[in-house]
This record gives sequence, structure tokens and C-alpha cells, in this order.
Amino acid sequence: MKILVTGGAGYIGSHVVRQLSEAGYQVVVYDNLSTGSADALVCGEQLVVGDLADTARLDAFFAEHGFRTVLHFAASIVAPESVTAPLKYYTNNTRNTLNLLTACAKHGVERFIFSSTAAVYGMPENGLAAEDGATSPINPYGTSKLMSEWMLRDVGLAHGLRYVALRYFNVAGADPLARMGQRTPEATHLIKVSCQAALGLRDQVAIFGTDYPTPDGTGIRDYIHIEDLAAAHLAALGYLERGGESTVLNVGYGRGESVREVIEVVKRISGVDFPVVEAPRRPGDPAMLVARAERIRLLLGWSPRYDDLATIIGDAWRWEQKLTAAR
Ligand SMILES: O=c1ccn([C@@H]2O[C@H](COP(=O)(O)OP(=O)(O)O[C@H]3O[C@H](CO)[C@H](O)[C@H](O)[C@H]3O)[C@@H](O)[C@H]2O)c(=O)[nH]1
Repeated sequence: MKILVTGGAGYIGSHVVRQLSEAGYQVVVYDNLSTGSADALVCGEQLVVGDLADTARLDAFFAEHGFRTVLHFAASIVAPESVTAPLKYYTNNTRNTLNLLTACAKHGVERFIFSSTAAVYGMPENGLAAEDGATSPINPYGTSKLMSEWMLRDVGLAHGLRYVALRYFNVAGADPLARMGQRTPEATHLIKVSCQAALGLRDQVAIFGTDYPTPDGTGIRDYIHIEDLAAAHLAALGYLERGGESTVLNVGYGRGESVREVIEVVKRISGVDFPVVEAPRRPGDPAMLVARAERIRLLLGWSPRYDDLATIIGDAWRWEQKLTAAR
């Protein structure tokens, strides 16, 4: 049976698509290639270049393929950008998810896996976010994803569609064989930006905020390896195939690293002592965001294999070197 993966040519989607193909699933990728790349589909998966804004196309596409399972990655994902361009986020994320759910409801989709984000929590008390805790996003990116979760919950109930919404923490790293990774040249994510500085593609790395109430004054995040994150999707799919009920799960390791710690590991692994400057806080950034990570282990039997910052950064570094060499 064919599985639809929207945004499957993107950073996260392409890792999941490869793991699905390796597990024997037949995958159809629907992607507008705005940030994704056909080269990221390394197992010869079918790629349909299309936009979720195009509802007529989507309807015909669903009628043609008869999907029962959908994994939805297509989205805009840069939290700081969403503060200055909120409509882009409500359009690409919330409205396009509505378009997709409309097609799913009409065409009898039964299982749905949604790329959600830890940004739905905003600033949780003591920096630890649990699935049944409060959601209170502090940027439009988080709001756009939370609205999508709510639509999914209601559409799921009304139309017999079971789902798993996975709330990702800070996804980083790359395929250990460096076949795919994060491509966007105008990166904003800390690990990628630091690798680019080590490669001489940037003059320096700015630390956004050194006066946070954390041990070294810089922001703390739960960085998770892309391979572990991708494996969580296959575990979620297996769960739904076994008849599992709709649920929301954090995908993180349950521990955090500071901006300074990340930069030090990038310097150590790359062997480059690139310049680092201290800058003001970035709007929309919580001081600390770390997962309560028990639920996914209990419910899906998922356990991480790459949960060490040096492994994450080592794989990111190899990928960035390869990307730069190919330019
Ligand atoms: O040049 C930089 C870039 C980042 N940071 C800091 O590094 C930390 C991580 O920032 P990232 O930009 O790498 O990631 P975010 O935490 O902002 O957001 C990411 O994680 C979120 C959930 O935690 C969402 O999933 C979102 O899509 C994704 O962008 C923050 O404290 C940030 O202030 C810097 O100091 N300098």
C-alpha cells in the first residue's frame, strides 16, 4: 500500500522517507521543492512536484492514489522568521494542513502522522515540557502548528482518522552516511550555523542572549539526532497500524545542552576556533526547552541510538563538509 509523505524532499522528511523505503514501504512524495531537493530521495521514491495550496490538484492526486496513510512534513520551520512573517506560517502551515486534512477526510485516509513542534509549549515552567502540560506558543510558528494539531484532533474524531502528532525538539545532525542533511544555505539553526562558521562560510557565530537564568547564561535545548527522530515516525506508524489510538508525543532525549556547550563541541570536532560574539536575546526564544521524554518510550517502544551531542555534531559536520565541497 502506498504511503503519502508531504514535504518528503526536505531535511526531516527525506530521512523518514529513506527509512520507510528501507523498511519496505512504497512511498509517494508530494513536495513543492521550495526548500526540499529531489536529490534527497536516495531510494528512487516517486516524487510529485506539487503544492498543498492547490486544492484541486490535491483532490485529484488523492483520488488517483487511494492513500490510507499520510505523513505530513511540508511546512515553514524557522521560528524567528515567523515573528516577522506570521502570515507565511499561517498560510504554509495552518491553511495548507487544513487543505490536506480536507483531502484526507474526503478520500478516507485512516492514519496520519503529523510533524509538530516543541514550540507549541512556549516557555514551560522550569523549561521541561510534558505532553499533558500547558501549550502556550510564544511565536507564530508554534501557534501555526498548535492550530494544526487542534484541526487534526477534531477532524480525526469526526472522520475516523487516527493520528500521532510528534512534537519535535531541536532536530539536528544528518544521515551518518552523509547521503542527506539540511540544505538551506541561509540557515538559522545553531548547529548548522556553527558548522558553517567552522568551514569559513560565515565570519562568526553570535550567541543570542547570555543573561538567561541558566548555568552559563545561554539558551538550553534538547538536541535530537535526525536518525532517531526519523525512527520515531516508523515506530508511530507501526503503532497506528496495530490499531493504536490518536495521541501526541514529544520526541526528544529529555536532557538539554546550552548554546556555549554546542559551540564548544563544534569547535572540537571541526578543529577550528571560529570567532564567537555575544549578542542580545532573539525574539521568540525561551530560555530552556527540554522534553519530558517518557511517553514515547512507553507507548512506542522507541529508544534513541544516537543520543550524544558529539555524534549529532559529528554527522552534521561531515554533511556540511560534503555540501561545501560540492558547491
Ligand atoms: O546563530 C544562532 C542560532 C541560535 N542560537 C541559539 O541557539 C538555540 C537554538 O536555536 P535554533 O535556532 O537552533 O533552534 P530553535 O530552538 O529556535 O528552534 C528549533 O526548535 C524548535 C523546538 O524547540 C522548533 O522545532 C523549530 O522548528 C526549530 O527552529 C537558541 O537558544 C538560540 O537563541 C544562537 O545563539 N545563535
